[in-house]
Amino acid sequence: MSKQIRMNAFDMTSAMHNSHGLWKHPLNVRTSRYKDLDYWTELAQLLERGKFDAVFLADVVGIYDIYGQSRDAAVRDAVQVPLNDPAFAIPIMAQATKHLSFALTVSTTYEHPYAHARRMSTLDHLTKGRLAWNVVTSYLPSAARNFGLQEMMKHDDRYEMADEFLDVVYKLWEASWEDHAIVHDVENRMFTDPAKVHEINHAGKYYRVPGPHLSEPSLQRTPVIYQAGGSPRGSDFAARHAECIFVGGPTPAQTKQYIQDIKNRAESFGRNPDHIKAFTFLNVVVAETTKEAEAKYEEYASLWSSEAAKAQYGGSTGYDLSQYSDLDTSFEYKHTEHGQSRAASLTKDNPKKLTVREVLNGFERPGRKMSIVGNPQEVADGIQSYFEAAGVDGFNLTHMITPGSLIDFVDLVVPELQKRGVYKTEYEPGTFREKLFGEGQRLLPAGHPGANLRRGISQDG
Ligand SMILES: Cc1cc2nc3c(=O)[nH]c(=O)nc-3n(C[C@H](O)[C@H](O)[C@H](O)COP(=O)(O)O)c2cc1C
Repeated sequence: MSKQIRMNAFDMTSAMHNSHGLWKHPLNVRTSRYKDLDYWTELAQLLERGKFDAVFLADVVGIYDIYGQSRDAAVRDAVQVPLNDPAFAIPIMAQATKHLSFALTVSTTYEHPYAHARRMSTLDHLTKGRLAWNVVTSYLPSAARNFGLQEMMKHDDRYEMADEFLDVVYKLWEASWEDHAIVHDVENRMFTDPAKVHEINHAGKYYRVPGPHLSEPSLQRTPVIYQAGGSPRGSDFAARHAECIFVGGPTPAQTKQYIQDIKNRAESFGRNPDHIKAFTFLNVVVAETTKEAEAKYEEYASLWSSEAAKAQYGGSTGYDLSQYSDLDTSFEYKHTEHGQSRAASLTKDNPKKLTVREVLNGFERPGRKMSIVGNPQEVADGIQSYFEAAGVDGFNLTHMITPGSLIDFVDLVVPELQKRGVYKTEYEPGTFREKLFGEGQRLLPAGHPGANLRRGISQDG
């Protein structure tokens, strides 16, 4: 059987995610319905019908206020605000589906590991092991201010803190409760055997957590770890912890190189590189004919907001594009404490040196680089050729409008990929980790830092 293309739907529990300005489209019903339970259950059922692996819920905990040193552009165009807490949509989507998995984004900088571990165990219980955690360290200074910090922690320090955060939660998930700690022994009047529940006694630079963990172990214990670090420090973090990485290079060849780099780093940390799946960004505008798809793309482009796109770019990279007026100078890399890899891909990692004019022009329309516009066969060709050239395991599919873009994908592209034998027609059984890595892989694999902390646990539980 050919290698199967994996698919996440990239979304957010917000009025708008990344299709800047498209709140104006009359069929973009998410703008009002993202607050409704029905919106999320219908979306989950649609994705399960299209055999998506997971819905990936992004999250930020601040407002994008770098562009023009103001929050106005972001607020005016609903750039990831208004935004609800993503965790609450998960149990209701789980109830409406059987196999779809759920990746929840949570920041290590602004949550506490003790509370976070319980929240994730709860969700892994309620979804019967269909949970992943997208670990982020957060790039918005406005988040730092609202969590009481004078200024945002430095980029690399956030990752250092995140390493310790993961250490704490691994101990809570993997080393606190042994298998069979709950005995439910009425005769001996013992629900849980206290000898099988352990303190973790974590005392580090950032956290002191004696334990034990409050929840009993869930099916996966540690949820599947997603991560998207791309800077040297972020790549080290991803290589140490991630089971699914998100990489995006300016070309498929560059993406392939990024993946190899993270896999090499993982190997140097004692991990098996095959325990990492790589995903990249994908946007699709599809219709029955090329002409209709192009017309649809033009309609979306006419509603695009370049100000909103620049606002999102400003927050995630720290580059205020309103300050760049000398259009014929080259657009240079500069160090910031925000996310670093996206800035690098338009500067030092780009195969060609770009001028300020070229960069600014790129914000004027929805990008075509990772967007495939065409009929179902053309889109499937584009997906397959990127899949092969970049050596990715799958894609993070974004949308122009929801649920419309996803309905189009499920109805038109999925059957074409299935016909070509490169997309599943049935789900694998088991937890999310088993669906990704195979039968029996319910828990973190040997060599993973979380597995190395394990106590009193066996794969068959
Ligand atoms: C597919 C993808 C999804 C991401 N989702 C989020 C998110 O939901 N919240 C967030 O704060 N950062 C998110 N990020 C940003 C990353 O966590 C990271 O900060 C960024 O890729 C820059 O890498 P660096 O931190 O190594 O510089 C995402 C990045 C990618 C590529």
